[in-house]
Amino acid sequence: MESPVIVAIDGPSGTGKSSTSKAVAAELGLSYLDTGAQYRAITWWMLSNGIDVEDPDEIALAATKPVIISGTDPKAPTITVDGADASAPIRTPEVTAAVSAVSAVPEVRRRLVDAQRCAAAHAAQGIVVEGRDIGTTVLPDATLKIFLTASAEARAARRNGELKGGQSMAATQEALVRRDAADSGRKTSPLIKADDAVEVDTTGLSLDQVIECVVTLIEEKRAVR
Ligand SMILES: Nc1ncnc2c1ncn2[C@@H]1O[C@H](COP(=O)(O)OP(=O)(O)OP(=O)(O)O)[C@@H](O)[C@H]1O
Ligand SMILES: Nc1ccn([C@@H]2O[C@H](COP(=O)(O)O)[C@@H](O)[C@H]2O)c(=O)n1
Repeated sequence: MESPVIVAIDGPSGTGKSSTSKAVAAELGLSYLDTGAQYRAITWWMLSNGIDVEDPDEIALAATKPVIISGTDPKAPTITVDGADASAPIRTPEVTAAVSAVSAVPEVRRRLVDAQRCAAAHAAQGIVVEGRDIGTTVLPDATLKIFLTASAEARAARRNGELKGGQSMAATQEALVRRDAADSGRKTSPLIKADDAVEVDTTGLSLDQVIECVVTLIEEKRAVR
């Protein structure tokens, strides 16, 4: 029997990782895991429980306390923290502003990486896992690794489309670039392209074109296995 296909999709913020990964997984009948949602969930728990998110020691001590469960259906992904639906609160500006500091703490990464590997190992048909360190650290033996990029201008325009004019394009771009710099600059599992990842610059591509490109890359890998 053919072994399950494991796809790692990494890249900076706003490059289209979530939209692409969900659509590709749904089209190919694979599971889907949003690891960014897990880092957001633990950050939300820290903020809600009075943990000082500027203090790595305090974060490390609390890192294993929340129970975080991700649902892996690409058509209806879910995330709960201690049994409560966290899908909305993890997307607030407060969580977005704090998540890079929390995710830089090795104890946080250790527990989430274990959970991510476990989800991949249990995906019977295969899985698309998206994040920042999937190809380099979480699943170094993935069948296919993709690194999505896009210009900062394109990414800010996409995000502003979602935020419906809540902040200026310049402020959105500055926040994206600052978060990428923090994620790329941390010591443990920084955001970086794996040597064997295929880089796809999505700046001039529609979402449908990116999805088609990734599906084709997966089919090509499957054909030679
Ligand atoms: N190729 C594309 N062309 C135009 N818009 C796109 C494209 N890819 C994604 N988008 C839009 O850009 C926004 C950001 O996409 P998405 O959330 O998938 O990015 P991401 O890389 O997962 O971001 P983050 O890392 O911040 O979670 C969404 O509104 C999405 O619909
Ligand atoms: N594998 C990962 C995934 C995410 N992070 C951190 O979480 C933040 C939020 O991610 P989104 O994809 O939801 O924007 C991100 O900025 C990283 O700090 C990570 O460290 N590793």
